[in-house]
Amino acid sequence: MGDLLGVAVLGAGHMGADHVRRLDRVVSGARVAAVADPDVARAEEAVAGIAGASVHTETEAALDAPGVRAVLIASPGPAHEEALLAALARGLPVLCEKPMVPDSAGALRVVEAEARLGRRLAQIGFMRRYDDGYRRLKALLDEGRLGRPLMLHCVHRNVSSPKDFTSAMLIDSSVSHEIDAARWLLGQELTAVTVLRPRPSAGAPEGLSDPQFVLFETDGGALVDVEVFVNCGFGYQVRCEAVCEAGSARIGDDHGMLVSARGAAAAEVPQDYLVRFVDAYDREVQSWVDATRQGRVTGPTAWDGYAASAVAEAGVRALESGARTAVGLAPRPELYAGN
Ligand SMILES: NC(=O)c1ccc[n+]([C@@H]2O[C@H](COP(=O)([O-])OP(=O)(O)OC[C@H]3O[C@@H](n4cnc5c(N)ncnc54)[C@H](O)[C@@H]3O)[C@@H](O)[C@H]2O)c1
Ligand SMILES: O[C@H]1[C@H](O)[C@@H](O)[C@H](O)[C@@H](O)[C@H]1O
Repeated sequence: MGDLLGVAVLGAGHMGADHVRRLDRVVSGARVAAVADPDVARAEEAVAGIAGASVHTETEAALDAPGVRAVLIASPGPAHEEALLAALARGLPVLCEKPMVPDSAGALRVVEAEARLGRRLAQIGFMRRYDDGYRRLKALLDEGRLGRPLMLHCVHRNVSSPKDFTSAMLIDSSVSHEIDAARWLLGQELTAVTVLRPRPSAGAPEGLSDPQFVLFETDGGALVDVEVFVNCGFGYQVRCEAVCEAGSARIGDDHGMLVSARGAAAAEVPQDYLVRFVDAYDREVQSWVDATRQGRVTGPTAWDGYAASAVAEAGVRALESGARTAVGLAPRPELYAGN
């Protein structure tokens, strides 16, 4: 057990409990050393049957628990800054679920804290970078066979949103994935954003602006559009089509089984992200564990987390004002050169 990377998991809700299961049963080289959740019953349920995992209600107690050498943050976004700063202060490597910190000022404080340390310790949970379809699309775009990318058309649909989901969260929680994916796929920064809202769906909770149509401009002259619809009712669908000068490529259509019967064919549509992106989460966490054991960070960095928050924040302003809104990024610290 001593050689395994002991991980403290903060937050034992949907994602946290799934990551506890993954660390315990799916990935190699790690073990769950501690779990913290103010709702102690959730933490206890998540660690049931896992030998050597302690349960806590406070972040600091979990970080200081015996055997903890790394941290996986899966608490709600507003709790991430405090947890990240506490982990960095202890020199602990971290995998932090998206959004890194929803407000860009808080996200920048994390970047600055890491820059002061002078070494990267944080990886952000933009797991689409580990999805097979996204990786193939990235490889194709990098290869250049289709020419320069001109547009990305993205679809992001959830069956339903969690209670307390706000109109801003369609952008700073849901579309944060497309923001990171677009920056990564294109190798360009998103410089401006416009948000249009159709009539809200009757299936959306009262007052929620759902769906939304989000349009990003990039510093390389490309456009990225995202239909985000978090109470579509029928399935979890994430697609991305790149339109380039000499061709197009689309991912995200091929999930689930196709059942033919009685003269008709019906395709299964996954109902949530835990199914659609199961392989991506497994690869993400395995890759984080492997890199962490070698003292490296190989995935999306705190700078990527900050950039996503800054773009999303401009998006929320665009949603509220109805106007095209420019994105302002702080100067990039030397630690993230080339990132
Ligand atoms: N990568 C993805 O696809 C994906 C999917 C879902 C959620 N997420 C992210 O994961 C995070 C958690 O989301 P969720 O859906 O699991 O939420 P959730 O509400 O199901 O669970 C959050 C848990 O955190 C606990 N908690 C609250 N404050 C805490 C604190 N200060 N310290 C520790 N625990 C605390 C809550 O009691 C709850 O058990 C969010 O950042 C969310 O955006 C990512
Ligand atoms: O927190 C979740 C998660 O990030 C999912 O991947 C996304 O599809 C949802 O819209 C979001 O609410």
